[in-house]
Amino acid sequence: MRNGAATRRLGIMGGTFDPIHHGHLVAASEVAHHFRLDEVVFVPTGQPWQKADKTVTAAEDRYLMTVIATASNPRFSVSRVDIDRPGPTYTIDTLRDIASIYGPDVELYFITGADALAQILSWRDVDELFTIAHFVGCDRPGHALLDPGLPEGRVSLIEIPALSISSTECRERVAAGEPIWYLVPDGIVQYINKRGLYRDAEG
Ligand SMILES: Nc1ncnc2c1ncn2[C@@H]1O[C@H](COP(=O)(O)OP(=O)(O)OP(=O)(O)O)[C@@H](O)[C@H]1O
Ligand SMILES: O=C(O)c1ccc[n+]([C@@H]2O[C@H](COP(=O)([O-])O)[C@@H](O)[C@H]2O)c1
Repeated sequence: MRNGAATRRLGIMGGTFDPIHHGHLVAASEVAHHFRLDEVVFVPTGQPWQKADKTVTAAEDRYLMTVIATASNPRFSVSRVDIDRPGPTYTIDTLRDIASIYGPDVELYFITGADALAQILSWRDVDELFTIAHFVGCDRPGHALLDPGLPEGRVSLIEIPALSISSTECRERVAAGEPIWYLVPDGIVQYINKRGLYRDAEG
């Protein structure tokens, strides 16, 4: 608390969002409710270095899909910090950029699924990450929700209504001519059709 200003609680939902789906949206909504967050900022990755062996859709398409999917929720917003920063995307840079944009009177909560949390010790500057944000791991079908040895008090594991949806499955379904209605928001189905995305997806 500074000068009487109330501390705001800000969630950060980082992801490649290729495409964004209801698993992402439910995770953000559940964490927002659980921690009484004032806002959740969705941050599409620029160049996700741990997916360097995969083809990733153009950042502007992933950004626009994230805007479309979150537009109806007044507490959700989207940031371009990762897609506008050149080079590989590291969460340490995401957190520093968001902290400098939102100023000192915010507490940061970085939201991940169980699979991402399990990998976190391999992320750049992992020790510093925990000094900037609290980390929240959400369970996800097919991935055990385990604490891989993270600093006490800086990570919370929460159970959310399980949605067995992945971006990989959405891409594969589009490539196979199968529907993705209700796995993703309606506007995302329409955007994918309009732009002809994922028709030759490799998965
Ligand atoms: N169904 C889900 N339930 C809970 N968390 C999820 C779910 N899907 C993705 N997440 C989490 O959302 C974040 C962003 O995920 P990402 O954009 O890589 O989606 P993905 O579905 O895992 O994609 P892909 O299948 O291409 O790897 C990660 O922290 C991931 O663990
Ligand atoms: O900082 C890192 O080294 C790092 C390594 C892998 C993933 N991340 C972040 O984790 C979030 C989910 O990533 P992904 O690849 O599962 O979409 C996203 O915000 C990434 O930038 C971060």
